[in-house]
Amino acid sequence: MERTHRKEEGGVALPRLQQRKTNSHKGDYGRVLAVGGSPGMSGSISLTGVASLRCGAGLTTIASPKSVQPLVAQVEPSCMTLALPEDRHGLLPMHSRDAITKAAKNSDVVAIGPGLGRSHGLDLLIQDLYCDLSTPMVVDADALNALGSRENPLAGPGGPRVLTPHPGEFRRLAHDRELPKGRWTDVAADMAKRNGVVLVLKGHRTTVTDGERVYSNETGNPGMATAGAGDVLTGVIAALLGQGIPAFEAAQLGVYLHGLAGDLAAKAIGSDGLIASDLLDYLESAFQQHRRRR
Ligand SMILES: NC(=O)C1=CN([C@@H]2O[C@H](COP(=O)(O)OP(=O)(O)OC[C@H]3O[C@@H](n4cnc5c(N)ncnc54)[C@H](OP(=O)(O)O)[C@@H]3O)[C@@H](O)[C@H]2O)[C@@H](O)CC1
Ligand SMILES: Nc1ncnc2c1ncn2[C@@H]1O[C@H](COP(=O)(O)OP(=O)(O)O)[C@@H](O)[C@H]1O
Repeated sequence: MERTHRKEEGGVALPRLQQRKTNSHKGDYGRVLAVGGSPGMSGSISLTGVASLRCGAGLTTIASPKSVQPLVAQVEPSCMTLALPEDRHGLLPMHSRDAITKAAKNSDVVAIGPGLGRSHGLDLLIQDLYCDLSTPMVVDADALNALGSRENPLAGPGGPRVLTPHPGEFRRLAHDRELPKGRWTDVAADMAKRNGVVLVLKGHRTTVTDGERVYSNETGNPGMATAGAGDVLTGVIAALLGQGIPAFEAAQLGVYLHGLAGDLAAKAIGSDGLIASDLLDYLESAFQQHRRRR
């Protein structure tokens, strides 16, 4: 397996960020569909949607259960919203599939999972979308838990997939609640290779692997151990995928820029009271700093 690090440490370079072309328009920078949210967790998918715009997505639509949509619509006027059918608990039912599929076909990338909640209907819906949609997808949070309920969680992806588990979600995906930390990277690389997906193992020193390559990220700090920081990462990677960067490179660059935004935020305002929405304010500076390095 090839291990990649930052160029200045002697390893393989991080992907470059292209400059925006003078005569370009929003359609050139990717349409992101962010699917998530449920009663009490509308903020998570809003963080994902806003992060995608802060990382250059041309258009972002946040799709959430219909009772949650008005809340999401108030967060950031630059995001479009889509109200989806919901069950009696306010969660997405299997019959929201057609509306999501239709919206996904008009999108360059789908980010799915933050704040979805858990139900049997959601398990079936997510498994179906994971296998059937050809649109590239970033799979996070409760969408990972839904896949974890399958016998073979990551089998049969319908298109490019980046999965972003934290350690709790990773253990559920691996069907091994006792999996020791020392084995996480090898198990993730094996899962990624067997299923043709990219896995992002989040935490201090996030690891990205497609089974052939392993990237260990060195940006980020404990100020990012705060609710919603991972929801922001989902939007960052989605935006990069939507701009045509291949899955492994989008995940690698996404975790690097997300951690760098966290480092810039911690430097400016401190790390004790850092909150996830602060990261949104430093993503642009992270992009600029990365561009200046080249
Ligand atoms: N504003 C909003 O709307 C927000 C909404 N959110 C939404 O909440 C939903 C539930 O997501 P969740 O991650 O809170 O719960 P869950 O999947 O049960 O994981 C907890 C388990 O994993 C473990 N664990 C986690 N990290 C670990 C680590 N680094 N290292 C080691 N262990 C670690 C942890 O371990 P423990 O803390 O017990 O040691 C526990 O066992 C989801 O939809 C999400 O999007 C949130 O994003 C917050 C903001
Ligand atoms: N101590 C740390 N050092 C570096 N990065 C961290 C640290 N703690 C958390 N992070 C980053 O913050 C994010 C947390 O994501 P996650 O656990 O999914 O939170 P949430 O579900 O609340 O959004 C991940 O990208 C992780 O890498």
